[in-house]
Amino acid sequence: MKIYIAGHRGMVGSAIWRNLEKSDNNNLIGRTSKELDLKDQKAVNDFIESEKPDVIIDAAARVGGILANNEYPYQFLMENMLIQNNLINASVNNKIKKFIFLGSSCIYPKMAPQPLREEHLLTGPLEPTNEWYAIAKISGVKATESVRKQYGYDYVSLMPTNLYGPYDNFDLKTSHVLPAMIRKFHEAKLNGNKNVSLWGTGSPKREFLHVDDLAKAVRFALENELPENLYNVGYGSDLSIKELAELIQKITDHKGRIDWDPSKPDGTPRKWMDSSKLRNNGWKPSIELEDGIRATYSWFLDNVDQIKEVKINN
Ligand SMILES: NC(=O)C1=CN([C@@H]2O[C@H](COP(=O)(O)OP(=O)(O)OC[C@H]3O[C@@H](n4cnc5c(N)ncnc54)[C@H](OP(=O)(O)O)[C@@H]3O)[C@@H](O)[C@H]2O)C=CC1
Ligand SMILES: C[C@H]1O[C@H](OP(=O)(O)OP(=O)(O)OC[C@H]2O[C@@H](n3cnc4c(=O)[nH]c(N)nc43)[C@H](O)[C@@H]2O)[C@@H](O)[C@@H](O)C1=O
Repeated sequence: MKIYIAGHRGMVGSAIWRNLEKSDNNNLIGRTSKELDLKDQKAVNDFIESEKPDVIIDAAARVGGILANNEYPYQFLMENMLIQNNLINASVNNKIKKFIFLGSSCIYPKMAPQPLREEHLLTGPLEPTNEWYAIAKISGVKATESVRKQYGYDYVSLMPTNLYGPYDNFDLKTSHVLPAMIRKFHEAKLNGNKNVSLWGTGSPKREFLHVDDLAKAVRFALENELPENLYNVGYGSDLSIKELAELIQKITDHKGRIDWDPSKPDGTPRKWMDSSKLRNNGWKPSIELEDGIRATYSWFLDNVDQIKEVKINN
């Protein structure tokens, strides 16, 4: 099966690639953003027309943590709409019958009941710090739903919770909380256990799934024709940002004070997902949070000189 993984060098795309390359009947193709800018509709259509993959997995996007989302609303809205719309449109134009779209748990309303279920979509206002990214992702979910409804193609949208693992973004301005904490505690330890400054109050709660478990969910959606359009992909339990900080402080063996900077946004108070729809179809995560963070920290130590730092030029 010829599978095009868009964003194959990212944290998620590379995990999907690692997972799928184990099966020798898969012919995987990928292009870097320099080789193929997915914001360019003609270039995307020409590429899909010439390659004619059997399946497209969209793991390409403008991605970042709470501060990046809040500071670059235009890039997070427009780049993500351009990327996903060009890929989905080119797929429909070229009659590609299977497409897996990756959204995010932020598509759900800020104050939706917890745990979040797929039917909570569009039932209330979004979290202001990432409503731009969320609107783009929601339109992607609706795009796959419209293709299923009108053309009967097997297009599916997976909504992962916060993800972590190897090849994450460790830039302290644009990254998510977990990689930022790994880097901050590690560097503070090396600098004589200096105090570590973290954002917000530490009270929000987040759910974290290792990216290899997400890759298993993508393989599951690839190998099965799922009956519906939208599926949550969560770990099952969550913890407070403060608890996460204490866990990562223990794992990195940092000894010192943690300071909280309330001038930075907390974001959504909680976004714990109910993933029973996908679990009932046969997928479940297997990497426990502490084990996953320890593995990620050792990967970080082995690659500390070449870690990815995503900058955003507006
Ligand atoms: N990280 C997380 O916590 C979560 C991520 N997701 C979703 O998973 C997907 C991947 O996220 P993640 O792996 O973390 O992100 P990364 O930033 O690690 O990877 C993003 C990838 O997208 C590619 N890309 C970005 N812009 C373009 C462009 N204009 N043209 C071509 N390629 C482009 C990049 O390619 P290149 O490297 O070649 O520049 C990169 O490989 C996204 O859809 C994201 O919304 C969902 C929930 C949580
Ligand atoms: C995946 C998900 O990711 C984003 O939403 P988010 O989960 O709110 O983002 P985050 O991981 O950056 O923050 C989580 C919490 O952690 C706190 N926090 C403390 N200290 C640091 C810190 O040093 N860095 C960061 N980034 N956060 C910190 C921070 O203040 C917040 O309370 C959006 O992309 C959203 O669209 C989305 O999909």
